[in-house]
Amino acid sequence: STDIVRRSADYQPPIWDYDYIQSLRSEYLGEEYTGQVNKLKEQVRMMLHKAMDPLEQLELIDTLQRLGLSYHFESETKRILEGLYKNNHGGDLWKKENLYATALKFRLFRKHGYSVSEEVFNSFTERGSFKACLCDDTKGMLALYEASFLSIEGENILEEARDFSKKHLQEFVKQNKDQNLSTVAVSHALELPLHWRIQRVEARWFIDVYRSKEDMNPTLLKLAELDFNMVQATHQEDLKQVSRWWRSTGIAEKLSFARDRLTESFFWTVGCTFHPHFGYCRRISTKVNVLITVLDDIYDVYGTVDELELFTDVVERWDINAMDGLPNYMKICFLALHNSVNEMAFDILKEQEFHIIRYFKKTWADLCKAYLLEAKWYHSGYTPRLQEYLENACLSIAAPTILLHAYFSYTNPITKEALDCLEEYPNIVRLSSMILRLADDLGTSTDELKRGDVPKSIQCYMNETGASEEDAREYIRCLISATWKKMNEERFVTSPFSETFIEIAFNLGRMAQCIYQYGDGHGVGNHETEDRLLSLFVQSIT
Ligand SMILES: CC1(C)[C@@H]2CC[C@@]1(C)[C@@H](OP(=O)([O-])OP(=O)([O-])[O-])C2
Ligand SMILES: [Mg+2]
Ligand SMILES: [Mg+2]
Ligand SMILES: [Mg+2]
Ligand SMILES: [Mg+2]
Ligand SMILES: [Mg+2]
Repeated sequence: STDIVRRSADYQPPIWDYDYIQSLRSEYLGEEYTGQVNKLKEQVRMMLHKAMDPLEQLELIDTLQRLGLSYHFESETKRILEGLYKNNHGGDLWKKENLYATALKFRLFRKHGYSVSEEVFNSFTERGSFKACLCDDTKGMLALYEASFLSIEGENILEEARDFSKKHLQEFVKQNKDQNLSTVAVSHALELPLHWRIQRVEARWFIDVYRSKEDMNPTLLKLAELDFNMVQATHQEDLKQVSRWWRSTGIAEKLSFARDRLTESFFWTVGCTFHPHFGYCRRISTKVNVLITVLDDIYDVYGTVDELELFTDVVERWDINAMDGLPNYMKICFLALHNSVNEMAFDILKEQEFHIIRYFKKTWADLCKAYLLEAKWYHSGYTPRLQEYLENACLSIAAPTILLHAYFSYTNPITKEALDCLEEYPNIVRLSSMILRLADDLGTSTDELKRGDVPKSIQCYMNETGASEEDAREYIRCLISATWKKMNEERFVTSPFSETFIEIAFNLGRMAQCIYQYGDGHGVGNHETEDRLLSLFVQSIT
């Protein structure tokens, strides 16, 4: 047969090798610090109980969230917000407060699912614009900017709030070159608003900022540092365990043309849920991510269309007796996928007597069909219109598959209602996929097109409208922002999904904006990603 010309993406080896991962250690593993952390948590609970002034309560809640500690105090937080919401929602107390307090309260209410109107900002506007005198209030501007990202579609006051605050905050940074605390905080927010940031990454950054604040509370700082290190120790055990599985599959060696990205695949799962009790969810999701990374490269880089047709058919049938016709590299990949997915299904069958193989089979078949369509478009030189591309690309980015596995890995009891809803790609999944896809295209499409891949959203938009690449990228960024507004609305829609699942879906979109913030942090890697991985999984806070 004629030699098949295989394209290569020339991917770099993994950032950390197996031995390095297995060498990770932490003195914070185990019970040694449990006594100290419980005492500190009790002191913080007292602070939450003693805080009587609404603004002090809100600031404490906000600080705990930024320090990555809020998961310890969910009931206290809920009690306080419930109380504030009941006794002054829509009341005249909104009017007496300054911009900072109003914006902080607005953001925290919406973040926790309390509906509050954008009109609470009316007293700061006149004839639809924010009062010019406000621009000297940097603290208020920053709070207004962060609050504006909790907006939903059609909220013009919040749209105006974002533009107004962004302009004045950029001005502030330009005027104040010296890196004092407030310029650092303002630049950080302008890079990526808090609402779009991953809590675990943000906590690591904020702990260092908080240490230098003049109103720093030593109890909060000590608890934040200790808790960060203890959570890091549990993450290290998760990573080591899933790294042992990954090595046992031998896929990285046998399919060396593909990306070998175990640590990054694990990082994605920590962004989705860093809670110590979600270790099984992280390990399952890491398996899904690292297998998807290889599968994606089989379709994007290595496989011929004929081979891809065969592979897609075998996945659709989910039948190991159908794999004889596959080339060896595909046999390895399919059987590893089949074994891993069936093992997850077995865990759930054993634990919950729920037989779910058909849900897994469908999501992996849908994913491979979406991959196959892109491969056919590429090999036939077809450029779809943006809408047509996105319909398929929100499946090929694999978010529905990732979220389905995440749902199964922590949900007990699994409900048929949620499953049937998940099967139809509900809004929350579709919107999370859209953000993941658009952020991924912004971060990876340059390299993908260099080595040959299907035209991505940027190129489809350019082809459809004649826009320049720069304008197309700006359009995609606006699309991400618009999608976030739709996603914010999902917080207020009754759905069969738990708050945890909604948060995981939000975090998958946030993870994409984090990984691709400085280019392709997953496939190519960069020092920002390496620094993040070191600070999250290797260096404890001393
Ligand atoms: C986890 C993922 C989001 C999924 C597998 C690796 C990714 C980082 C991304 O990889 P990429 O090659 O950019 O996907 P696509 O552009 O080929 O769909 C697709
Ligand atoms: Mg966040
Ligand atoms: Mg490799
Ligand atoms: Mg790809
Ligand atoms: Mg692809
Ligand atoms: Mg990509």
